[in-house]
Amino acid sequence: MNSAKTSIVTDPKPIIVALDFPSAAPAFALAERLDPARCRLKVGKELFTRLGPACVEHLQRSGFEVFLDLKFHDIPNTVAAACAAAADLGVWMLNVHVSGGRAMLEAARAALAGYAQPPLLIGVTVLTSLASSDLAEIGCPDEPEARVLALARLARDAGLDGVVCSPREAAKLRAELGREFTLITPGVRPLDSTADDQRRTLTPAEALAAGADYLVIGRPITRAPDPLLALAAIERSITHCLES
Ligand SMILES: O=C(O)c1cc(=O)[nH]c(=O)n1[C@@H]1O[C@H](COP(=O)(O)O)[C@@H](O)[C@H]1O
Repeated sequence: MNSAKTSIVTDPKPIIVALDFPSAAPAFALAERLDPARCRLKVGKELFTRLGPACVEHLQRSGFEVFLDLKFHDIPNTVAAACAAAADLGVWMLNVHVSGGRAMLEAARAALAGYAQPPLLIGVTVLTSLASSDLAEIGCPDEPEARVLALARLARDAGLDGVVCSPREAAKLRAELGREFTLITPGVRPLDSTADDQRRTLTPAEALAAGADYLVIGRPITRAPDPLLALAAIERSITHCLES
């Protein structure tokens, strides 16, 4: 099982812990127990809306690279300005919805052009909480994989660094879009975890084997009785996927 062929992930820190908490105390308490050498952190809509940019700055001062997950989706001018604001915060990665369209994506790309070390600009394709029936209900007749692929191609053509997709589409995207295009997969569930509201999931090792570069993992770690034990178990489960 641990053959060289499975050494596919080039970043030694593929885990991004989603700090989805309602206040600073539990979020910062968990961050204090985590090691910036072993994982990155994601700040999303809940924590950012509660605490604002100060929470990102706090985590960065503690040595963490931060994925600011605000999924911008608006007219090009507004998204471009929001991306610049995120870059000014010094975040490692930010995301926008690919369904905002080419002009919006290109405006986001252009807004980051002047930065010496711009954040990775990532496009959200089809949320991992959506299944085929949900897509049909919002007027999309495609299966998730076809839709994800179409949106990922648009993201690549507009100059984005990569996309968020579910692990179930990672192999297809990796084959079609090449090694350099960054694939971030939430919807990751260890075998002993519940799916919660996620609909398109795989295990951490399966996601990496399918071609994911980064795994966004929230509740399986943050809601575990011992988050550090849960993280350590996930790390053990993916050791064979990492380049030595
Ligand atoms: O962009 C994201 O991070 C994201 C995109 C997506 O399609 N699905 C998705 O779950 N996410 C985020 O990834 C995290 C997953 O958390 P858990 O389901 O608790 O592991 C959440 O913070 C979501 O906001």
